[in-house]
Amino acid sequence: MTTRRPLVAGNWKMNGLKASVPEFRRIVEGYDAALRARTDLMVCPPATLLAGFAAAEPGSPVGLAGQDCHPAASGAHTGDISAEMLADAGAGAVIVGHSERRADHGESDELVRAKAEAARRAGLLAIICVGETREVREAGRALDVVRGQLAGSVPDGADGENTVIAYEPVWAIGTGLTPTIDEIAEMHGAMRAHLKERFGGQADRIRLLYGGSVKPENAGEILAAADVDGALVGGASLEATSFLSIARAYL
Ligand SMILES: O=C(CO)COP(=O)(O)O
Repeated sequence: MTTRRPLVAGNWKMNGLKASVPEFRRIVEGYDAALRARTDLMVCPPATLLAGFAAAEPGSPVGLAGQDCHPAASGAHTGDISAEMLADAGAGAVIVGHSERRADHGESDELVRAKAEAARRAGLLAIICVGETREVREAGRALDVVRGQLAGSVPDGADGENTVIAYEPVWAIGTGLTPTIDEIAEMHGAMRAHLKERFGGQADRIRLLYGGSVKPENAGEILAAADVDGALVGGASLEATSFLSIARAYL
């Protein structure tokens, strides 16, 4: 049986200023030997803070990630940031296809796939997000829609080294609502089965994170669910205390 090392990643979204460096330091300090033995930990701050966080804690075992990247390495794309630039700033990973980007910027599966390919080109781990809306879940189409997003967004050649998938039901993000543990396990099982059809045994090495209202109070139950290999945490990752206490569910 394949053992997948868990990953707890904090997506800070559009939050954080230079004054957040001490909070990042508290996360690094709290990532003690016991936690390091059990789980990877990663912070995804706004791009403006990546280099500052990297400089504040050189060689830190807490990974850094961007929240988006452009498919191209450089060029005339005002306001965009490439995967190569994120890597240069100290990131080892990048989130692509978050539902807020799919909604706010009309990102398609095809574009998300191109971004995931750009991440690989730059040597970054791609954290590819998928997840259904409330309407889709109520219509009983969540599994089909997420399978479709995976088919469209995950590039050929995805493996456990270059790809993490985050299942984030849109209706659970920032709402305090979560699917039941059975629903999470059902979705993660379906995602694993879908990836196996396409990538064979390699699918057993791809980590599947759950995201959407993960808090210290529900982390233990969610992270113990079948085929859940970690969490992508939003609001609760902004404070070291709550973020670390979610990761401590692995102790
Ligand atoms: O979107 C999320 C992480 O990417 C989840 O956000 P919340 O944890 O705030 O619900």
